[in-house]
Amino acid sequence: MKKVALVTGAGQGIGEAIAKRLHHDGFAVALVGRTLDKVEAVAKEIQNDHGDAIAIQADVANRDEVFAAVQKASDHFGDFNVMVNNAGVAPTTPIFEVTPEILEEAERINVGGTIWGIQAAATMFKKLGHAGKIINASSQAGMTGNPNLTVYGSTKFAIRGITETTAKELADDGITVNAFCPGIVVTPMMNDIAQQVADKAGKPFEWGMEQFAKDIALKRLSQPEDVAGCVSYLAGPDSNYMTGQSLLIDGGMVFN
Ligand SMILES: NC(=O)C1=CN([C@@H]2O[C@H](COP(=O)(O)OP(=O)(O)OC[C@H]3O[C@@H](n4cnc5c(N)ncnc54)[C@H](O)[C@@H]3O)[C@@H](O)[C@H]2O)C=CC1
Ligand SMILES: CC(=O)C(C)=O
Repeated sequence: MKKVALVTGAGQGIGEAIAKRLHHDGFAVALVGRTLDKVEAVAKEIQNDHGDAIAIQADVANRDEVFAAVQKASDHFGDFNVMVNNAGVAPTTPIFEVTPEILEEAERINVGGTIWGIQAAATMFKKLGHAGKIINASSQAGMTGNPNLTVYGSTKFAIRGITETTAKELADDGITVNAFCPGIVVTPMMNDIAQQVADKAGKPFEWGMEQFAKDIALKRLSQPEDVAGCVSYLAGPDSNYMTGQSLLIDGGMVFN
């Protein structure tokens, strides 16, 4: 019987790559997203590649919807083993442009979505009577301060703390909790950030991307598949005795 993984934000970018990689690793995959047609399209690609996949619509900021998505995945596939809390938003906010609304939305989705995902997954693992793995999306921006990303960075720092604390709480149940921290990855989210930073400075898009890419030792932007490789490791047996860790990936970023 295949192990079962659920990936949030699986309709594009890094989440899409993670879902496809876990399929290639032999998982049955539940793809969760706010926009059902996006995750249905990726699920269809996996099914056409002889994989087992279902698409589920859920807003990760809504605790009930996250629990319902985990239940649906478990009911559909008959088991539940890995939870990837990937979904997130990345507002670009110089400190003087932070508003209560921007702050609240990022916290609800990035921080709340991660907490509800951990709660729902751990509850299901215990209900099924076996261990499990929980993998959270932090960021290099959750390891060092990025100008213009105060709100976003604060949520990604928070996710590393949540990862460490819940790893300790859940260890006795055999549940591991780890985080992946991508660097600069070519996705719609990163492109949007670079464009906004460039626009605010009256510069072209390429200048905006350079503001983030200059610290990469290998001088190479990452692709979503690079990040999926790290998540593949965290979802697989080779990371069974690792918990509470945040893995920085992508080009050996060298922070000044
Ligand atoms: N792209 C990058 O350079 C980096 C991305 N990350 C993190 O990796 C994760 C994925 O990032 P990307 O693929 O670049 O983002 P993306 O914006 O391209 O894709 C994110 C997906 O999450 C979904 N989503 C957003 N809010 C949601 C909600 N409330 N409920 C359900 N789904 C929701 C979106 O619809 C989208 O499909 C995020 O957590 C991000 O913070 C971390 C470091 C770098
Ligand atoms: C989007 C993100 O996580 C960055 C710029 O590190």
